Amino acid sequence: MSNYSLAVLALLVALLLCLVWTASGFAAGNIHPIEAVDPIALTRDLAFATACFILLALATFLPVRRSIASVMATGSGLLFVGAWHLLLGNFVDDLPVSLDIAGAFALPTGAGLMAWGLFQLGRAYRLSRLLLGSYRKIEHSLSTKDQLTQLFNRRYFYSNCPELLASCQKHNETCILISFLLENLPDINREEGVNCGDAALSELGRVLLNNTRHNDIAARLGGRRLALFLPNTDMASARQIAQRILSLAEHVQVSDNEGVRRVLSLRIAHSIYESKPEEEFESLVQRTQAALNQAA
Ligand SMILES: Nc1nc2c(ncn2[C@@H]2O[C@H](COP(=O)(O)OP(=O)(O)OP(=O)(O)O)[C@@H](O)[C@H]2O)c(=O)[nH]1
Repeated sequence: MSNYSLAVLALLVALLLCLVWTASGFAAGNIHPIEAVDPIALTRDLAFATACFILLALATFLPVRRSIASVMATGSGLLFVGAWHLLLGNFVDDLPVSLDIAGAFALPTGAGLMAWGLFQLGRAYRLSRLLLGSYRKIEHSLSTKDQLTQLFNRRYFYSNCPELLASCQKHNETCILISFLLENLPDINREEGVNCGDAALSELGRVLLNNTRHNDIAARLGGRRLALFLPNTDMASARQIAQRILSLAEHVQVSDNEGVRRVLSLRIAHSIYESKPEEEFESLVQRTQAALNQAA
């Protein structure tokens, strides 16, 4: 049964119950003459019953998990029945004891169930916020990062670096682009297996990430081409960074297909270029890549 049909059924059951309640009240109790009805108490009880009915309608149609919706629908249904009982008391005296007991039981039980339902709703809301947050993080990571190396991907690199370069140029700062090519990756793949090749790439990525600042952009631009964009950096510091990365990545430890740890020697070609004033980012990339191709 769909949630919508359940909600309609719950409302119908509540209305039917009130009808039976009213009929048995009028049949068994003492009906007041109309002038004995207190208009203030009647208005108050009518307002309370209407509010409970609106609550019931809202609770039954609430687009939440069925278990929560049914607790809230039962709670607000009981509140409505209790409020109806109070309303009936304005017209009829000496209601049957069973109705009085049921009416007195309906209000606190309904309020308790509503409170429990609201508590569950709050928990579900917090959980869904948490899940949504982690989905967004995963989505962001998948769209901006290379999953093997955890470096930024090509798209992120080309969409963010030009802006960073322009902003540095505006403040007369120079930027550096270092390109790396893992020359012997095809040899590693062939001799040690593709898993070792993957591990070599991911180790090189790790070295890059561990040796960059927060606002540097380390990215994987191709199968075995990595790049490091360093905003507001001079050539001397860039050379030191490149040298540190090359020496740390010269020998890396990886696991082969059988899970045995082994040391791989990485042959890495690199090129470093400094941005010129007013130079486009594309031109800086071309100069660096051309030099890298010559070095390889
Ligand atoms: N294990 C592993 N090897 C890779 C991967 N990507 C590329 N390679 C190896 O690197 C070789 C070159 O791959 P390309 O994608 O052409 O590399 P590139 O960065 O564009 O560099 P070029 O050699 O200039 O084309 C491939 O033939 C593979 O042997 C990878 O994700 N894992």
